[in-house]
Amino acid sequence: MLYLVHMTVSIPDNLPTAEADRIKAEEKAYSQNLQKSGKWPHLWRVVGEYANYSVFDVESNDELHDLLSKLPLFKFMKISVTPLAKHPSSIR
Ligand SMILES: O=C(O)C[C@H]1C=CC(=O)O1
Repeated sequence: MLYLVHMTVSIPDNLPTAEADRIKAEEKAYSQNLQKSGKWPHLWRVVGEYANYSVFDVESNDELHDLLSKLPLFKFMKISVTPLAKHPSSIR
């Protein structure tokens, strides 16, 4: 099942820089593992924002929720999820 996911990150100003950097490094490793596994096939930066559009390819709503809720930056994110279905005119 494919899902379009929009993530916006808002790290509080009072979070120490070293702590923010540590969480961002964890986030990078976590996301790169999921990309290598094929579960996170697209990750695109939104120009001019600390936000991304991603496509996840997972088995269920529950699996997606599990993966998203384990993002190291999860507590600093607003996330919206759009389930995707095959378009009848798509040639792929
Ligand atoms: O930077 C972001 O958009 C947030 C998050 C998503 C992947 C990652 O490495 O960080």
